[in-house]
Amino acid sequence: MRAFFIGRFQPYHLGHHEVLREIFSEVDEVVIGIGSAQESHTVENPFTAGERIMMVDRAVGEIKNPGQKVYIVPLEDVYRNSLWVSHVVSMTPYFDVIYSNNPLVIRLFREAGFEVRRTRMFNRMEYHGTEIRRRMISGERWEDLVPEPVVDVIEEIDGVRRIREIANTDF
Ligand SMILES: Nc1ncnc2c1ncn2[C@@H]1O[C@H](COP(=O)(O)OP(=O)(O)OP(=O)(O)O)[C@@H](O)[C@H]1O
Ligand SMILES: NC(=O)c1ccc[n+]([C@@H]2O[C@H](COP(=O)(O)O)[C@@H](O)[C@H]2O)c1
Repeated sequence: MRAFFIGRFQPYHLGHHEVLREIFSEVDEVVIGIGSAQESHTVENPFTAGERIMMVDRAVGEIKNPGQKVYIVPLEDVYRNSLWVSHVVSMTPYFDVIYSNNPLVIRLFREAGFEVRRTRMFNRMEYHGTEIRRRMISGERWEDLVPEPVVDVIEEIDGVRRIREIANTDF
């Protein structure tokens, strides 16, 4: 069975990691959508689709068996929600079931006739993209909230300096 899970992953954090660990315990293959792929270099969306692919690709090795398959697909937004599921389907390998906790994603896929399974939230106070980006900007410790390979990617791309410069607080 192949599942679909989408997020913006700005950045990929331990909440996403725990959700995907559960998904990999239930299915053989997962299609991971990198949502809002056109966005980068803003405080809300600092990282490019390519950078987010690197984060997800390196991190999922920790939570899946070698025999399990992951497809990582960047997905740009389309500014017409009624067409979005068709857009996703046209860009991804076939999948049987969606996992999500996002009300709009759940609604759109259910209306299109897909089976949708709700995901649990893990330590939402800290495993939260908005909180992690806030800590990066304010110089607080954020590294414990993401898988280690994600720390490496963010260091490689000098990501903290980028988000601080964008937020205009680095001086
Ligand atoms: N701590 C968490 N535990 C479980 N699921 C999570 C957690 N944080 C986010 N998710 C889920 O992961 C999916 C993708 O979320 P997303 O990439 O927007 O992360 P986020 O932490 O909500 O980021 P942001 O604060 O930037 O919106 C959503 O369905 C969201 O509900
Ligand atoms: N019309 C659209 O383009 C549309 C609709 C629903 C979700 N999405 C995207 O799906 C992703 C959902 O992930 P989040 O839970 O991280 O918000 C986002 O990137 C969001 O922009 C896009």
